[in-house]
Order: sequence, then structure tokens, then C-alpha cells
Amino acid sequence: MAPDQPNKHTLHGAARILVVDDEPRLASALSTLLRSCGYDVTEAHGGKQACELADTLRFDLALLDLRMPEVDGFAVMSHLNSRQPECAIIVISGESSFTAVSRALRRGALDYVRKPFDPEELIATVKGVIGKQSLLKAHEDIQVRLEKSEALHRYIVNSSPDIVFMLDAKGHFCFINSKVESLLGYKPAELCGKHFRNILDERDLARGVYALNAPDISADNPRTLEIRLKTRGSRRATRHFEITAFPISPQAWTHNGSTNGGGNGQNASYYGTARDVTERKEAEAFINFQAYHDLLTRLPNRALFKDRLELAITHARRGHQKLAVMFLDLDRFKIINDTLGHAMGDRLLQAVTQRLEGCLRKGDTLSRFGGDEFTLLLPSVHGHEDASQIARKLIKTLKAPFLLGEHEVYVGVSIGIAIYPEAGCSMDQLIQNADIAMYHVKARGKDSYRFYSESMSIDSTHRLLLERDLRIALEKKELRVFYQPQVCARTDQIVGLEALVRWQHPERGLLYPRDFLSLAEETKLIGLLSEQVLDQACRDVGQWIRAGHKDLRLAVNLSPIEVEHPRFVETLIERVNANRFPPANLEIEITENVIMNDLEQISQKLRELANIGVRIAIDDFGTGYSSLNYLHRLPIHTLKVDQSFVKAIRSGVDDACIVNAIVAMAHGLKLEIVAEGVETEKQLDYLRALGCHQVQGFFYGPAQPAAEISKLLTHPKTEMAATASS
Ligand SMILES: Nc1nc2c(ncn2[C@@H]2O[C@H](COP(=O)(O)O[C@H]3[C@@H](O)[C@H](n4cnc5c(=O)[nH]c(N)nc54)O[C@@H]3COP(=O)(O)O)[C@@H](O)[C@H]2O)c(=O)[nH]1
Repeated sequence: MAPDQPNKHTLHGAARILVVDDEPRLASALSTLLRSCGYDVTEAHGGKQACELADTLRFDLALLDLRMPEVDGFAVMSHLNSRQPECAIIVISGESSFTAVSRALRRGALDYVRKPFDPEELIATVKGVIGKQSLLKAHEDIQVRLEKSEALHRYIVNSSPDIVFMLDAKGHFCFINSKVESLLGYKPAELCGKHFRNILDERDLARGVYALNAPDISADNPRTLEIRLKTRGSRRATRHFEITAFPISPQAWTHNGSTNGGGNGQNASYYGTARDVTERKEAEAFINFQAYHDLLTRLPNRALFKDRLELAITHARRGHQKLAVMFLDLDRFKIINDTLGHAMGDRLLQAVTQRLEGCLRKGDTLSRFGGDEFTLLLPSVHGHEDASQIARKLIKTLKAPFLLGEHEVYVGVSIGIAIYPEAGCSMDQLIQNADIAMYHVKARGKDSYRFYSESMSIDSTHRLLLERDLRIALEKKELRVFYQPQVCARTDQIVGLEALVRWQHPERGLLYPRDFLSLAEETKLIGLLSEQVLDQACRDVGQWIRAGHKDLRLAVNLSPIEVEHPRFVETLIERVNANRFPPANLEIEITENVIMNDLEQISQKLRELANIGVRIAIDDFGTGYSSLNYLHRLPIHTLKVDQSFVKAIRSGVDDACIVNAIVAMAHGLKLEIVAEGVETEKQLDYLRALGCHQVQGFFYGPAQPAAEISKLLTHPKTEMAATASS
């Protein structure tokens, strides 16, 4: 066992010397001499004792006789070398043969003194060896401390959670710790010598390079910036780092030798650390996303939409441009959500989002405003036609059924459109007006679009006054029914009359449906209004029928709200019976969208009415769903071609072809066809040539009070000719 005693080194105390000689007299003389010089001396009288002492005590130097009985000096040397390799050995022997000297030196003796020795020479030799030994020891100690220190620094640098690097003056890596491998996949050695831009993400290249070259950075004012670094082997994958870098002052870094790690730091001009902040950035991005997006559809939310709209308005104002805001509300979503459950409702919203997005261009913003409401910003529209086109596209894309598990469901969308600047100059105004326009679509049969117009939005005071006036009007019977003739295209005879409501306002004069119908629908006064119109029309037209015009048809418009009312059929039959009006002379006009809102319910109601002889006409045909599928499934008698297609005859645009198609289809389905809005002879001739059965429009006269119609019916030829020529 090696002795566990502290090594008293000559630098810190007296050197410990082992004197080995089998002659006690000589050993004692040598010890005395050495002690007189201040050394700590232990004597061994023979090799065996020397070995035993070497096992228990630690020595700095052994003075060793070679020729000893039993255990000779060489054996002691071997023993010392194995037990205390740091113990220096001087051989003191009478042996002077070259072989003995060289053998002793080969075994590790540092010097050789021949007996009889000169004391001074001996002391000088001892001092020399001990001095040399102590220098060697100090050097070794320093070496060990250096190694430990380097190991410590290497450990600190490589165990750093950050990438630590050094760059030369040109930006090439000259040191980088091993963290770079676990964070980015590069081995330190492969980066050394390469420019740091090699690992910068292209998007951050300029920023990264500039940061290092900024004039004012120093160790006291390091540059910190967030930047993306590329991971090895993937051109796309990046991680976010917070880099802190500064130039190294020459006083602080004088190192020119080698360091462990990637590169040796030689010529280092910059020191930096790169902290991986990817998780924080991702968390921030997620929080940011959450704050500005709807997590179900991943669309921008209300806040982000408003933000973008605000910006778009500023641009539009500056560039004197237009923009469109659409307010979309899904039709039938609530029914699906309530019947199939919220999970299906969620899936439907996602699928709807996908389809809507497919219709948009880059730069448009679709947002989920809440529930089944979406808003859309079209920042670069030239006018109504652009917006109409998109709205039609959106409506069309939602028409195809959605497959939710085993369920096939249909939704529609009602779209209100507000165009900047005419429908409002502020963000709130535009959204609100698009919402108002959307509400009007809903009230008029859904699954369509409408542009906001001022008449839709009556400010609240005005609205309250108008509502009050309308209630009074209904009480005081201020509503009037005007009739517009429906004329047989072949014989020019009046075959029907469309009842159109007017309001004889005590102060404002004669008001038209556009002035009050929306309000009547919103306030649910429409039911009462329709009852009065129907009663009056049944009385007027019933009189004319009884007076001899037995086939005269009465066409009445019905609001979707009325048709959707659960007591619609009963109420209608009640009114007809109460006025003793022949049901076969009554035609109700409904729009396609009313039917599509709830095909099953509506078809049931229409069948009940058809069973008692009431005729069904589809109003504004061609502008709504135009799904041919329902035409042969429902008891429909008449198609009314919308005015817009008839107008196209005059202007000769492509829409005129639609009239041809509608008339041909009506013939095929054996339906009667009424063309609305006929204003010119040219349109009339065109429609006659197509085989259109009836026409209606200003060409034959506008809607007129009952008294005027009475005259028309009594003297049709003179009256109609007068109107047509005027
Ligand atoms: N639920 C109810 N809705 C009603 C009732 N009365 C009317 N309405 C709806 O209001 C819409 C507008 O009606 P009105 O302002 O009376 O306009 C009608 C005609 O005056 C107009 N018209 C007729 N011929 C021409 C023409 O040659 N050119 C031209 N520019 N306009 C013309 O069209 C309206 C009739 O259209 P339609 O109903 O599609 O046949 C009206 O559309 C009704 O929906 C009511 O009592 N209840």
C-alpha cells in the first residue's frame, strides 16, 4: 500500500531523503551530513529495510548503495520505482564499472556518486537533483491544473444550453461548441472554417449579416437579435435562436494555441452565443394565432378581420379604389347542428370553410365572425359586378351536398354585400351594412345575395317612427292594393292581375314596397299586411270574376316569412273562403329560394294548396337556386321569367339566351310562362316568337288602383292601346 501521508515537498518544507546502506556507520555519517543541511533523513540498513520503509513513508529522494546482501540496490530501485515513481534516486556506490553505472542510470537513477564521496560534491548533487525534482513536480502540477481547468471550461462550454461560437474577422467560424450538433445537427468540425451565413435562414440573411457589421457593437453593447438557423440536411427546417454577439477585444483573448472542440479559436474576432428559443417562439406564435384566429376553421377571427379591413380601407381611400365586405350567414346550419349534433356541425363548418376558401384569391380575407357567420373582405373589386361574381361563386360552391359520415346535408348561404365607399366609409359601417343586406336576403328567401342600399338601413329613430306609422296604417287601413295586368301574348287580353301593395301615407304620399316591406318583414307585421292585401285583392278580383271575367287570375306575392309560418296554409284558405274567392283563380308567387330552404315542409304545404285548386308560380325564376330537380317534384303551374333576363333582350347581351332556355324548359315541363318587366315592343315580339304565354310590364302598364283596372277590364282595347303607345 502506498503511504497516505502528505507529501512534504521541498517547495513547502524539508525534502525527505531515504539513505540506504548496509553499513550502518556509513549510513549514519551520510545522514548526519544531510541533516546538517536541513533535510529530513531516514536511514535504512540494507535493501530489505529500505523496501519496507518505502511501503510506509513517502520520500523525495533516495541515496542508494548498490552492493548490499539479500536485497541489493537494483532491487530497491525497482521497488521504489513501482511504489513511489516520483521519488528521485541517487546511487552512492563503490562500484565504478561502466556497466554498473549505466545499469543504475537505466533503471531510473538520476545521478551517481562514487564512494568514498566528497561531502561537498555529494551535497551539491543532492541539491541539484532535489531542485530538478521540485521543478519537475511544479511543472507536472501546473500541467495537471491546466488540464483540469481546460476540462472544466470544455465541460462548461459544451454543457452550455446555448451554442457558443467564435468567428474570425470575416465571419468564418473558428470555434463552435458541441451544442450545435444536438440543436442543429452539424458537427462542430464541419462548420469550422465556414461562413456563418451558411447556416442562416435566407429570410434572415440580411439582418444577420448587418447585425455583426453594425458599427456600435462591443462587449459592453452586444448585439442581440432573433434569427432563424437552418438545421442540417433539410433546406426548409429552421429553428429560432436569440443570438448575442460582440467583437472580442485583443486584451481579453490572446489565445493562439489549440482548444478542444470545433476549431481552436485562432484569429477569433467575434464571440457569440445562440440560445434556442424555438419553443418560446412557437408558443408565442400559437398564442398569437389563437388571439387572431378561430381554432375550429383556422380562419382569421373577428379581431383580425377588422384589423385587415381597417388597413384595406386606408389603402382604398388613398388609391381612390373600391372594396367589398361580404357578410355570409349559412342557411339551415342550425337545423343540421341541432339534429346531427355539434360534432357534425363543427365538421360542416370546416368543410364549408374549405369550399369558400377555394373560391377566393390571395389577398382576400375570409373570417369566421362567430357561429355560422363569416365575413369576407375583397380588397380589390372594381364594382358591383366583381362582387356579384364572387357571391354567385360562393353560393354555387355550397350548393353541392356535404357528406358528414353517412349523412348527406345541404346548406345554403345568404350574403349581404357592402361596397366601400358607397355603403360606408368606416370599418364598422361596412360590416354593419353588409349584415343588414344579409338580413334582407334572409327575409326574402335566403341563399342569395344583395347589395346594401340606403333604403335598407333606416336609422333607429326613423325606423321606430316608420314602424309606429306602419302599425297605424294597418289599423287605419292605409294600405292600397294596385294591380298590374298579366296579358296573353297571343291575344293581348288581360288574363291575370298581380296584386302589388302600396301605402297611402298621410304625410309622405304613396309609398312603394321597397320603402316599408323589409321593415314589415323584420317586425313580423308582414303577416297582417299580407292578410289585408289578400282580403282586398280577393274582394276586388272576386267582384270582377263575378262580373263576368270568370277566368281572371289573381296573382299574389308571398313573403318567405309567411310561407315558412306553420299556419300558412290554414290562414290562406281561411282568407280565401272568408272572401268567397274561387281558389282556382288564385295564383301564389313564391321564389325558388323559399322552396329550397325547407323542401320537404314547403312541398307539403304547396301540395295542400294545389289540392284545393290554388296555382303556384315561381317568381324571379333563374335568379335563385335554379335547381331543376324540384320543378317536377312540386305542383308548380307557372314560371315567371325575371325582369333582368327580359331586359337583356333589349341590350342584346348573353342573358337573353337564358330567356330562350327558360321558355324551352317550361314548354318541356308543360308549365305556363309569364315574362316580367316587358317594356318594349322588341321584347314583346321576341317573347312572342319564343312562344312565351303571358307578359307583364310597363309596356302594358304599371300596377294601378282597382278603379283604373275596372276601366281596363271594361274597355280593354282602348285602355291597353293607350298605355302601350304612351
Ligand atoms: N309579400 C309581398 N310582397 C310584395 C307585395 N307587393 C309587392 N311585393 C314585392 O315587392 C316587390 C316590388 O314591388 P313593386 O315596387 O310593386 O314592383 C313591381 C312592379 O311595379 C315592377 N314592374 C312591373 N313591370 C315592370 C317593368 O316593366 N319594368 C320595371 N322596371 N319594373 C316593373 O316589378 C315588380 C313586380 O315584380 P314581381 O313581384 O317579381 O312580379 C315585388 O317584386 C314583390 O316581390 C305584397 O303584397 N306582398
